Amino acid sequence: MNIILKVENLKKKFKDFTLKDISFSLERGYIMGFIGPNGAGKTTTIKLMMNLIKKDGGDVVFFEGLGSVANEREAKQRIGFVYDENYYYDDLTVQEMKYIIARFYRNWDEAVFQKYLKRFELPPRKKIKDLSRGMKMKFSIALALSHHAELIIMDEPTSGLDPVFRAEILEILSDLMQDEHMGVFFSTHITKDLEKIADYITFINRGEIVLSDAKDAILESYGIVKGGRELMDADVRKEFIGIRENEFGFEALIRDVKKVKRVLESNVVFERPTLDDIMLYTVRGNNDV
Ligand SMILES: Nc1ncnc2c1ncn2[C@@H]1O[C@H](COP(=O)(O)OP(=O)(O)OP(=O)(O)O)[C@@H](O)[C@H]1O
Repeated sequence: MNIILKVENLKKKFKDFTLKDISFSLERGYIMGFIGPNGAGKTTTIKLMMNLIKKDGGDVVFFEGLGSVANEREAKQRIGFVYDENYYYDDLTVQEMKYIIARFYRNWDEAVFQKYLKRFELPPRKKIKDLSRGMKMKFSIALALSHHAELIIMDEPTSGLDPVFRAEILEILSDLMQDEHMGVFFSTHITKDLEKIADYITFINRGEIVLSDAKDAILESYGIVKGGRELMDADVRKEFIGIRENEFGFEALIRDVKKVKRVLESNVVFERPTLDDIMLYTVRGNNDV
């Protein structure tokens, strides 16, 4: 296995929030989506990975050996980072800002950058402050993709973008994966985007990893079960991760479809969940979804 990103027992404590022993890893050649509700700890995890805030414990290892702190400069040469809080100078033009950033990268590829500039219809002489939110995001993505990075890390690249922009960004990510050498890690709460392109899903809730696995394995093992209230007893209930009840029956999320099928036999209906279902039922637990 060729691990491009390994996060081990990462910890961070804020006054009202704790990130608890976050662990996951990503192999080359795959896209991992990082999902979770607002405030779950996605941005904090990404900031810790990029060494933008100080961790309280744990480790982040890039490219099987380059830690984020020990070899930060070298690791960052090989990472394309797209981040919501832009660090650009508002009064500079796209071209001027690019010039400053390009100098930082030894593998800067101007031809690739120009290709994205055209594709995104970014006017090189426009000032950063006059770019729309979507255009700024495209500019960030163009920069991240123009220095032959092996790992692309993005925090919410599609949030706040219209469906056309979003589709285009997803298409670019899929195209990048033609190169089996690359890995992509990106956070989002738009789970639909992931259903299309992600190979792996890591789900964080309240500072803890709920699951990190291949998307297909997750969608196969989880299930939605629907049935009458009379079937609900303590044994059945303990199999439910989240449940919605009304006067006629219940709907619940289960983690192990095969097991629940044995317990409930043929009295219930099973459906395949979406990633949204998994997130919603898990976050709400046994309160009504
Ligand atoms: N510098 C800080 N000091 C104190 N608390 C912080 C700090 N940064 C983040 N937090 C808290 O940590 C928690 C997780 O925030 P984070 O931004 O990582 O969530 P998120 O999953 O990225 O959410 P969203 O999807 O809304 O962007 C929140 O409760 C936030 O208030």
